[in-house]
Amino acid sequence: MLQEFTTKMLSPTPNELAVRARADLRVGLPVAIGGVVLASVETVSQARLDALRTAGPLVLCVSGRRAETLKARAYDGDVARIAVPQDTRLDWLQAVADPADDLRMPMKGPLTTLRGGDCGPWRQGVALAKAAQLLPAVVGVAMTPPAGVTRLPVDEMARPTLPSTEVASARVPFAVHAAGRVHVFREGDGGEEHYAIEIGMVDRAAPVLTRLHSACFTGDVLGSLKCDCGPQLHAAMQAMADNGGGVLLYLNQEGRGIGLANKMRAYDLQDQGFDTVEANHRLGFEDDERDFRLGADLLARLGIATIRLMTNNPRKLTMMQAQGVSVVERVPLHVGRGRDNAAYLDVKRDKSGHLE
Ligand SMILES: Nc1nc2c(ncn2[C@@H]2O[C@H](COP(=O)(O)OP(=O)(O)OP(=O)(O)O)[C@@H](O)[C@H]2O)c(=O)[nH]1
Ligand SMILES: [Zn+2]
Repeated sequence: MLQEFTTKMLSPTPNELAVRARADLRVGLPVAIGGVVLASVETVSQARLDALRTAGPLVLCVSGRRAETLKARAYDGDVARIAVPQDTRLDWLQAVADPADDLRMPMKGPLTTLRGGDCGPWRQGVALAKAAQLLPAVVGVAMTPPAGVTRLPVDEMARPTLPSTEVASARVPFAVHAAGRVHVFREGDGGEEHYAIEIGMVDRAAPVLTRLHSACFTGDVLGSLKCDCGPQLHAAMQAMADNGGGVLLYLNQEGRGIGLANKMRAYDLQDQGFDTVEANHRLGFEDDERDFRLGADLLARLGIATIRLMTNNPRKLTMMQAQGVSVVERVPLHVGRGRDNAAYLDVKRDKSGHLE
């Protein structure tokens, strides 16, 4: 009886297994989902690929977005399973997954996509690769999972959404206002950390001036002129100081949720002539992979229910409201437009519906 209890308590939950599986993919290890053993195309080694091949014919699974660019039929809708020709080497798989050389070497095919059968584990594999901020492409085979391989239950969420817990907070004086406080939150799965920055005096009895800012290493830290993130960050902090108080949520959703490595891949595609939305699609991502439920969760933890939201992004407004946050006003935030980001901002207005 006691032993059963101990075993249960010390074994990973399905959610914890999903976190472990993400880490496995990042180091190039295969994971098992249902009856399929699969690995990330970006990180798997040739030796491991050869080992997988001994179990049967390999299948490559990419997102529907990537399939569109490859002109491969996505019978499974949001993902496409591609039959891997025998003796195919890793670099072929990588060329199918990675659009970097699409223009230089456009012909990958003809690609034979599979239909029928259960695509569930494959779809879950692609979602897991995305959650691990890798290229959304996995390669694998139907087989009995070898011992030691992380086994993920079918249908387990690849991106766990457990509530964030506050880890620490401290007073920090800012250039814009002497009174400041930084709170650090950690996702329930031990994953990303996100920050809530209180500026001035935050009066929770009145609507709180709020900004949901997604991390942009290039804009926020390096002062890149390719986007408007840096100026938006500083203008929002200044507006909060001028207002007497406000809260800035700094969410670690670099590159609209695809991570810095993939954002740099997207930038490289932009230098090949694709816009910010097309670049994400060619990589196999949606144009915006962020989950703004996180922001609503953090606000609830800070005891803030009613806000004036500084944004031009209509999705942020609807997502906050859908999560029960009362947004009484949208405060536009147009700053930092220049020669290098004008086209980017125009695309956000024309394609992503950003408000004037
Ligand atoms: N994938 C990708 N991400 C980008 C690109 N340019 C900027 N980003 C990211 O986009 C995010 C910018 O988010 P926000 O500042 O919240 O901007 P927004 O969604 O336009 O909404 P508002 O600024 O509130 O109007 C950051 O995570 C940046 O790293 C790009 O070309 N591609
Ligand atoms: Zn930016």
